[in-house]
Amino acid sequence: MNLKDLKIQIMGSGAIGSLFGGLIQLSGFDVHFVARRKRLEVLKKGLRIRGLIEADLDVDVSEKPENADITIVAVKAYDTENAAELLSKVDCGVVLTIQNGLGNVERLSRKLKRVIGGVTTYGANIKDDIVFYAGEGVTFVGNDGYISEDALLVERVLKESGFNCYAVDNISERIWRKAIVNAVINPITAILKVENGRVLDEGLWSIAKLVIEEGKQVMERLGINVDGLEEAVREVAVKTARNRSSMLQDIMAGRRTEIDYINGEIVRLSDEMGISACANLLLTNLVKAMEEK
Ligand SMILES: NC(=O)C1=CN([C@@H]2O[C@H](COP(=O)(O)OP(=O)(O)OC[C@H]3O[C@@H](n4cnc5c(N)ncnc54)[C@H](O)[C@@H]3O)[C@@H](O)[C@H]2O)C=CC1
Ligand SMILES: CC(C)(CO)C(=O)C(=O)O
Repeated sequence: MNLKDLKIQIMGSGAIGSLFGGLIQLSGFDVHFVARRKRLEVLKKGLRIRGLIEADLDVDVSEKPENADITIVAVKAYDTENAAELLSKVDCGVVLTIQNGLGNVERLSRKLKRVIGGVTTYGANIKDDIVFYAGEGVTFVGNDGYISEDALLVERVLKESGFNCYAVDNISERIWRKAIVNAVINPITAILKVENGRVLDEGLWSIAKLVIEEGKQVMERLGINVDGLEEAVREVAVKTARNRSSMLQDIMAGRRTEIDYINGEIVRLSDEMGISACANLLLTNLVKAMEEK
């Protein structure tokens, strides 16, 4: 089968899903977008992308998923189980999650076959129904311990679509490392309503180190490499110093955050392991209190 004969599906056509689907469609693939509520009505009129590129596309969109060769899951972490249930009703092919947070691969794998993990640093947000392509990044896709044919296929499709994409054999380590970055930057910036760079302030960085240390303990119990973790967090804080984190944006917009699947998941796993995670627990409960406001 020719690569371009593959049907690609986007499960959750919000900011990052629409960006991925739009770029994949622009490169000539057949893409089906799954959306709901207002986003469904918007996409029925077309997908508009601005920022690093300008594109206006007519797209094939529906509320329910369809059969596909590759399905990219781009719902928020708290919608993963529901998305998995809907996808289990069709032949969704290879399932790639590009979500943030912990446990998405596991939750998808309970209902779906051929699930591969993914982590992306591409950036997009939606304003006035337009997808703003904010930043180019890198996307890693794969499994643990080996590089699967499915991961290589997804890598080919994303590279063909212009993405910096690499199939890897240590995707859990990469998902966890991003999760620790998010566990530090997202709640602190959301609570203080500050840009990412502020976490480097002396007092806040002392909190960051507690969060990282607690995350490290869980990762080590899971056999995941922790080398260079503090440096990785610091590097992202420097590189995205003027950004407003996604969690701050969610809080400012009155939206639910993914705290339960970032710091909250570290707390849950720590409890299971009998180790304390006080800093992560404090940040989790503070953000949840803000959500309930
Ligand atoms: N926006 C970004 O730049 C990046 C986002 N991520 C992660 O990707 C995930 C998605 O993030 P965003 O695109 O920003 O969120 P979003 O809220 O813009 O998009 C998620 C979309 O999924 C839809 N959805 C959820 N359940 C659905 C269902 N059952 N049927 C149809 N549509 C459904 C929602 O209605 C929403 O439109 C999150 O885990 C986020 O942390 C990761 C890297 C970058
Ligand atoms: C890396 C970081 C913190 C960039 O803002 C991010 O992924 C987010 O905001 O969710």
